[in-house]
Amino acid sequence: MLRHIARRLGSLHGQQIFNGLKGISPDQLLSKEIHRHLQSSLETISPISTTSLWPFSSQPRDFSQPNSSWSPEMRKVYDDYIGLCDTDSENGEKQKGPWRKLPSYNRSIKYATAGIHLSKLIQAKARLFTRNVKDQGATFEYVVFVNKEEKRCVCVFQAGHLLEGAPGHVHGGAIATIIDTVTGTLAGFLSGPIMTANLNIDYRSPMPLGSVVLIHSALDRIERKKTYITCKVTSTDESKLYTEATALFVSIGVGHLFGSRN
Ligand SMILES: CCCCCCCCCCCCCC(=O)SCCNC(=O)CCNC(=O)[C@H](O)C(C)(C)COP(=O)(O)OP(=O)(O)OC[C@H]1O[C@@H](n2cnc3c(N)ncnc32)[C@H](O)[C@@H]1OP(=O)(O)O
Repeated sequence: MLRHIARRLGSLHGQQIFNGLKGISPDQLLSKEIHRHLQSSLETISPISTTSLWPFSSQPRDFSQPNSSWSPEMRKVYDDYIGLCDTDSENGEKQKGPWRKLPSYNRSIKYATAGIHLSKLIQAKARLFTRNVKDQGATFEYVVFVNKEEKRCVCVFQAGHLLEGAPGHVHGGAIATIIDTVTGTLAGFLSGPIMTANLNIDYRSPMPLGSVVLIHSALDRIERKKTYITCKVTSTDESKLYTEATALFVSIGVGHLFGSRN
């Protein structure tokens, strides 16, 4: 399988990759190539680049675009952050903003390949946990904005009715899921391919179903392969604290997911 994917990546990038293949195992090649794609795809603000050389790829859908299930509060916070992202000025020049909106796909591997459908080769029916319910607004509606300079991100999250735990309130596991996703996205953005090694959560106040909350995540520190992230979940006006968390992500080579250690 790894050889097959490496060949696919090779055909994407032609001679350069084939030269790079000499003396490098498919594991190592994938690891480097996917890391490079991960960084470059995350550097790209929505919409994702359409310049893929892969003949069968299509534009991957960004699931964090506004939809009719978004409450006015969710839409307002989204618009406020969009206003802080890069904009086109009247004379057509790009003006840099401190924030950028990250796209959100329904397979994590699409981040690594900028939408190339390698995901069809690996568990074609698999879907990202947070994006596997088609009914808009029923589970996780969220959008992540990242501030590269400040090494932090903010997720605007609207918790749907299928996430119930305590009556009328969001399940602790669902809160853990979205925290893992947001802190993991920041860690991946900063450090490349990672996996969650540790997640500590303090639930401070119950979160009503339908709430719109902000998930603030920031880099604490990076030590060798370890990326430490802090996280705080608040109301949109930040007056109410719902949850606090810390997370540790460990950098992996792609071979790690196929049982080899690199
Ligand atoms: C931008 C993002 C794009 C992607 C977006 C997609 C959206 C979705 C995002 C979704 C995100 C969701 C993501 C998910 O949900 S990932 C799914 C949940 N996580 C897992 O299944 C991970 C399972 N565990 C493992 O695979 C390995 O144990 C890992 C990879 C974690 C470590 O591997 P390994 O064991 O081989 O590591 P090492 O020996 O090289 O050690 C390296 C260093 O790490 C330290 N260490 C290790 N473990 C721990 C620990 N538990 N506490 C404290 N420290 C720990 C260790 O002491 C050493 O430190 P030092 O000696 O250097 O000081």
